[in-house]
Amino acid sequence: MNYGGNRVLTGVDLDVYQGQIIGYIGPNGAGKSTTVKIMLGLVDGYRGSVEIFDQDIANGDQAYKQRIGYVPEGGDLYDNLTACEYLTFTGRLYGLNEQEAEYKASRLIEKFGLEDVFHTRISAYSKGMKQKVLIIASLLHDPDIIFLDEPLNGLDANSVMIIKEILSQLAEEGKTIFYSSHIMDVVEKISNRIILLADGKVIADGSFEDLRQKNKEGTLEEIFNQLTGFNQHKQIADDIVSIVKEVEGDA
Ligand SMILES: Nc1ncnc2c1ncn2[C@@H]1O[C@H](COP(=O)(O)OP(=O)(O)OP(=O)(O)O)[C@@H](O)[C@H]1O
Repeated sequence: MNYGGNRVLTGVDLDVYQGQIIGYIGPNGAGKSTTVKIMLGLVDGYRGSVEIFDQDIANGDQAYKQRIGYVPEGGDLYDNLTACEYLTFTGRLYGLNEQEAEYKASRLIEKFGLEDVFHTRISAYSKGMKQKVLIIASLLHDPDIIFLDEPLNGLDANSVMIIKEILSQLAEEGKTIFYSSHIMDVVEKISNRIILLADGKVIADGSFEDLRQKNKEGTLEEIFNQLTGFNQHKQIADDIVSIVKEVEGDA
């Protein structure tokens, strides 16, 4: 994939199977969101091929998109709509009829404790409330593949437990989950396969146990640091603190 001549994905060759929860991790700028956007058909101009549900997504048939759910990172919602309007609208885009979408949305909203604001404009929601709406929007049409980009942003600890449980139940039912996040302990716990992308290439791919055996390190965070060759956090932090403390007249 090239952005204005800048190659960002150079070595991504993956087979993903139904029922997997894939933790997709990598340093900032590694190309995670770009991979997801290619699979969602949101960017083109890439080289290579992507098959979803056994079909090349470049074949012009957009039907596969109705079987996909997506929680974009920091996703923008139409703030002037109420949750009811927004969810009914997105449900319809995904092929539900209006009554079905509204009824299902109202029940899911209630489960997330937002029933009192179902008819309130989203602009009045807190960050976590907006995130719940995005998650509901991604699930409303019972998709077979779900892409989640930092889905726990802004959620409280109780909601995090619910989402983790939902993801594991959906995977058990055969849904495929592509989970991109920088929160290593969550990725470590929920994923049955972890893919580490660095500089546009896959540099590790396996279960957490596989990665641990190969790298002889304890936590996923430590494995991540090791595989990406990073060991300067202390030095960088020291430098930053000393710059922050500089004030005019010190020099
Ligand atoms: N629309 C764009 N135009 C130009 N370059 C882009 C664009 N989107 C992404 N890039 C570049 O592509 C590279 C990969 O970006 P991408 O957003 O896929 O990374 P990421 O792994 O998701 O990063 P992060 O963890 O910070 O979200 C970066 O170098 C970025 O600057």
